[in-house]
Amino acid sequence: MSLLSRLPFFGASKQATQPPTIRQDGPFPDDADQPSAARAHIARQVSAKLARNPMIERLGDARLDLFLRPHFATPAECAALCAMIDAGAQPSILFSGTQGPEYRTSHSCHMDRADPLVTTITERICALMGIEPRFTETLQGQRYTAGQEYKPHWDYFPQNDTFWPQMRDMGGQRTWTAMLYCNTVEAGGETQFVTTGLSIIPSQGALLLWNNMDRDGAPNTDSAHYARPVEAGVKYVLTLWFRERPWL
Ligand SMILES: O=C(O)CCC(=O)C(=O)O
Ligand SMILES: [Fe+2]
Repeated sequence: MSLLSRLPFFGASKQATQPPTIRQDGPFPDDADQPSAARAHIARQVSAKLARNPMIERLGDARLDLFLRPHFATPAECAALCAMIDAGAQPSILFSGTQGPEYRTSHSCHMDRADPLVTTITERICALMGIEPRFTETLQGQRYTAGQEYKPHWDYFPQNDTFWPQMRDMGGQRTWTAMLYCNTVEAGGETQFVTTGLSIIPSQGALLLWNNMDRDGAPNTDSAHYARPVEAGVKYVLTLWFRERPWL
């Protein structure tokens, strides 16, 4: 039996409340922009688990659950991941297609979920957070060269976007984001959080984790963030988005 299958759902401790029942068969609530008991539960469980981990630094405050785990992946793993991103890189498109091409000027790569290293990294992130791998989208790679950036945005789905009904039925709202810095950037490329002013300098192997929902399970506007333009060198990151229900 794998370690993950022995972990209780969301790594719940004895004191934790039972998770709300998660329906897998729909119809699913049209609650992208509403508070949600299920999403609030995920917020509490994951934050508590990360806060207990002595290897993890809490960067956020009451406005935003934000954590950093330095040296999460080895230099050899990071080098292999950068090579995979190079091999599969395509110009980035935005999910909603509602912003112009200058909004996200990096290259993206859908990582191969069947690749052993991609599986290892995905499962390691899930174990750290206490969420089962079936709740994750497939890891996505990004590569930014000098001058490339990703302007301020939220990772969650807006209720009024045309693609929300489809996303609602394919795992629902995005909850947490986990982002692995696969290299140390020569200059620039920081991840900046707009309202808290926090700025994270890319450092090889570090994993940044934040909750896109607030403590009530509604979208957290304080999770707005952007990738500053790379000034020198190249920046490689891997992003893993978690859904409120298993991702289909
Ligand atoms: O590259 C970064 O620092 C941020 C990337 C990001 O926000 C995203 O891919 O959603
Ligand atoms: Fe983002």
